[in-house]
Amino acid sequence: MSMTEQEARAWIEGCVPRGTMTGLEKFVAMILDEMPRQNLIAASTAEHIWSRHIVDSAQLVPMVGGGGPLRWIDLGSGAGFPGMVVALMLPEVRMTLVESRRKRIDFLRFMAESLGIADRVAVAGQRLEMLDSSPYDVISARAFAPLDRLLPLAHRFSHDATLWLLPKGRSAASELEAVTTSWQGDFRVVPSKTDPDAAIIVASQVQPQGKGQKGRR
Ligand SMILES: C[S@@+](CC[C@H](N)C(=O)[O-])C[C@H]1O[C@@H](n2cnc3c(N)ncnc32)[C@H](O)[C@@H]1O
Repeated sequence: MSMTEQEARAWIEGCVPRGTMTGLEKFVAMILDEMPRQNLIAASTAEHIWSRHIVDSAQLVPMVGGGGPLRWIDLGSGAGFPGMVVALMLPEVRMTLVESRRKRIDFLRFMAESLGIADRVAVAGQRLEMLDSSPYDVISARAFAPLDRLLPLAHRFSHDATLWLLPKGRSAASELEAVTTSWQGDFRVVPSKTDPDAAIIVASQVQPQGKGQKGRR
């Protein structure tokens, strides 16, 4: 069974300090307030925003392990899922949110300022294809592109130890199957906490088939 809103909030409250919860509440309020002006999340999911979007994003956080600073890039961030949620939860992360739609870019920048995290959240307001290559420790993408399109587009942002976190709904296994002849790496399908039918593709050492290890940058 899917998580209820109450369960979702309780799950988050159990894993973040009060100040972070306040930031997440403010983030939720800003998105709901913006909804009449732009369609940031499917209207049908607005009343389930904590389970469908906040926890669905936050569940990526324990997958990165604790420790030092991380360079993280979130592809096709939309309203900030999962990138802004992760940035609120992990102060050691330097987050780049890639988003191509003008209104969403402006809104992401406004939210980062309002939430007091603009010093470590950069909004790359352009198509991913136009962004200069740079290595990131974590690459996330939720509802952005199927794996066979995503990997060729995003591989130039990885290094040999990059962790890929790709929430995939119900299509995880079939998307993975579709890339087995063209890509190699350590790919795992992890069940989602928020939806029993959904899963997250967690990958590392991702390379085109037949290529050796890339150097660490
Ligand atoms: C379906 S939405 C998902 C948004 C968010 N990740 C989420 O899960 O709610 C996909 C987003 O990717 C953006 N997008 C699509 N193609 C893009 C590209 N080539 N470069 C940057 N952003 C892109 C769209 O504008 C849109 O906001």
